[in-house]
Amino acid sequence: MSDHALLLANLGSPRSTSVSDVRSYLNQFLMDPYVIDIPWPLRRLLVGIILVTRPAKSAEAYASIWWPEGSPLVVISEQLTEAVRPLWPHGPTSLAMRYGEPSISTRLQELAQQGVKTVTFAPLYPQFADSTTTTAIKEAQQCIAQHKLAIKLNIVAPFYADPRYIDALAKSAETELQQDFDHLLLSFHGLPESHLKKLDPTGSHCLSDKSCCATASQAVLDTCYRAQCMRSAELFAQAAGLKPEQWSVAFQSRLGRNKWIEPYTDATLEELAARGVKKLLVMSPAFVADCIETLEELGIEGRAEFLAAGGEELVLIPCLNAQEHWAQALTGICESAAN
Ligand SMILES: C=CC1=C(C)c2cc3[nH]c(cc4nc(cc5[nH]c(cc1n2)c(C)c5CCC(=O)O)C(CCC(=O)O)=C4C)c(C)c3C=C
Ligand SMILES: [Fe+2]
Ligand SMILES: [Fe+2]
Repeated sequence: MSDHALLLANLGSPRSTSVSDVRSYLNQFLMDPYVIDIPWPLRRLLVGIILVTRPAKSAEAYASIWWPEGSPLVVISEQLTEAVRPLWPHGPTSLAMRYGEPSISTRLQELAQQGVKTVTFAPLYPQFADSTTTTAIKEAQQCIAQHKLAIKLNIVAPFYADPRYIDALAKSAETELQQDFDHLLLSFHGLPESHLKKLDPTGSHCLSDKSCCATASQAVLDTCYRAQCMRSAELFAQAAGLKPEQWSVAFQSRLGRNKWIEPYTDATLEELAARGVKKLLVMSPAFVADCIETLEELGIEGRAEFLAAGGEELVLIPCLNAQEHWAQALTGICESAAN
């Protein structure tokens, strides 16, 4: 059978680090109603305001981590696709980006032209959020409907607790965890609190108290990004043999003035340094590929904050990226969704 494709989907990056390319990327990203979930006129106004100063600031940040081949997120996602291709025996393996190029629509149309009948679609986000998972799936479904493509879509569900993902994380951190260190911070991408509350099936559980994620029912866990992050973190710590006092979780990358899920990474970095942590390991299990959020926000800004607060060394553990063991684990996860 060669008509069953695997389509990996990641977030996407600007085409270049020019302010105008970053502006059009941010415009497409932030005008997505799953990302800024307010009525169109208000979203247009708010994004217009963000686009006055943010593109120049973000362009500078992108320039500080950009590679000669392009955006790290895109280059690494391409390398991962190359690593997965020989492991997927059912048909072509391809890569799409939710924002920027190559778009989900372009890739699905190419696959249809090649005679593909089934696409296993894998959003590369371990933990579920409307602003990542849902928007990628809706985009794929809308493209199939709009272009009347004769394609059946299998969706790979968020794999936050899948032992293959957890073991891959543990393996990727093995070398650093064998060295001496004072603490490991698991820094996940943040989310506005309102995004959690909106999806809470009970209407009252999420953020009701400090232990809401630990006491989440399966129904809450199914849609709660924060609870899924906490679950991934606990499973990882178990797999890596860490004691509870050796690690903690924080959330990074806030945008705007609304409250985002806590604790915040920047404040946590300062607290850890103040508590006497000298050598800090930092890992980002929400990102399968290194990107501006890991390389710049943690590796440059975060490191500077930690050192300024009295820390001595911050070691950034690379994301799963295109490591062979991760390519095998991911292919297994996709195979399970395909059957
Ligand atoms: C890992 C999951 C992610 C969630 C959840 C998420 C939510 C989310 N993000 C923004 C705003 C921005 N995110 C940006 C970059 C970015 N975000 C993710 C992943 C998640 N985002 C990744 C992998 C990246 C890196 C992209 C790259 O090119 O390297 C940016 C752009 C960079 C910047 O200007 O800071 C913005 C903006 C919101 C508002 C949001 C939830 C509502
Ligand atoms: Fe983001
Ligand atoms: Fe919670």
